[in-house]
Amino acid sequence: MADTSAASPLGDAGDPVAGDVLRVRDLAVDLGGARILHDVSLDVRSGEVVAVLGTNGSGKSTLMRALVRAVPVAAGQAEILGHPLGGRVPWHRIGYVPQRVSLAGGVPATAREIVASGLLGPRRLRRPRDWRDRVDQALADVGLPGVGDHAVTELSGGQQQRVLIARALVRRPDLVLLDEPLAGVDLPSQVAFADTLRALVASGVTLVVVLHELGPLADMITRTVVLRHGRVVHDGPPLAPAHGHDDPAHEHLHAHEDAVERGPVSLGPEPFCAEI
Ligand SMILES: Nc1ncnc2c1ncn2[C@@H]1O[C@H](COP(=O)(O)OP(=O)(O)OP(=O)(O)O)[C@@H](O)[C@H]1O
Repeated sequence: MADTSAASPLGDAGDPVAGDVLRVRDLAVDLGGARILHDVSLDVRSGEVVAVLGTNGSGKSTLMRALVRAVPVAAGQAEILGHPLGGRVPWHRIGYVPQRVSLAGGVPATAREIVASGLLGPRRLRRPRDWRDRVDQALADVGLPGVGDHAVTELSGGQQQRVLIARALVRRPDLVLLDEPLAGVDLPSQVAFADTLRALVASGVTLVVVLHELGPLADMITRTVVLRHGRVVHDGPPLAPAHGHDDPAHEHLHAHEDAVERGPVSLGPEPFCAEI
């Protein structure tokens, strides 16, 4: 269990695994001289599966990047696992998979080496004894059994994405932040990946997932947060398909203006298109 003795600017976080895993208050991020996130507040409790939705450029990736300190916070506060963002956060208990990036550049490495690097950290410079079994299991969990010896340059973009997801999962994290994990992944692999996430959630892992389409993850999502122009415009139960959107032929990727224009945050079930 994490040391929660540090004073919390957001109040008593209590047991971080039994309670809030993530607490965000009035978070603002500036990039390129512009405010990208405005007053974002969000609590994620242990065991939740939170989908972060929103149109292109609404700030979803920026929020995730701010939470892992990849971009600076201009205002507001955030806590992960009971600790303010900073060196005391137990980063080894957090798995983060950025939006699709290519692994093709740089030093050639095998998929196994990439995944094994997830077992290392500033305070853990040696791989555990069972590293090879853990790495191979993580690769199997993302639908890539047997590719451990392949150079990542030989893998497709979607397979590279799954190698990065395996790298996050091999840490056996308590909190997993995934930025568009389904992008570029074929449907059978999405289904296999959803099964892996379901098993993780059953074991107590908390998920925050940026998505454009809910896909095979739809039935496991417990809450949706919708961003628009860098602000939270919906934070509540999973979005129900709006009128006509449960038609399998409907594939629009948009928030319904009548729902998002009503106010900054709506807590009730809203008639959003589930495929924002
Ligand atoms: N490094 C940067 N410098 C300046 N502006 C940036 C930077 N990174 C992102 N932005 C801008 O911030 C806004 C939000 O981008 P972000 O990638 O967070 O959106 P998103 O909701 O994840 O979009 P998408 O669904 O397309 O991935 C966009 O207008 C983007 O152009």
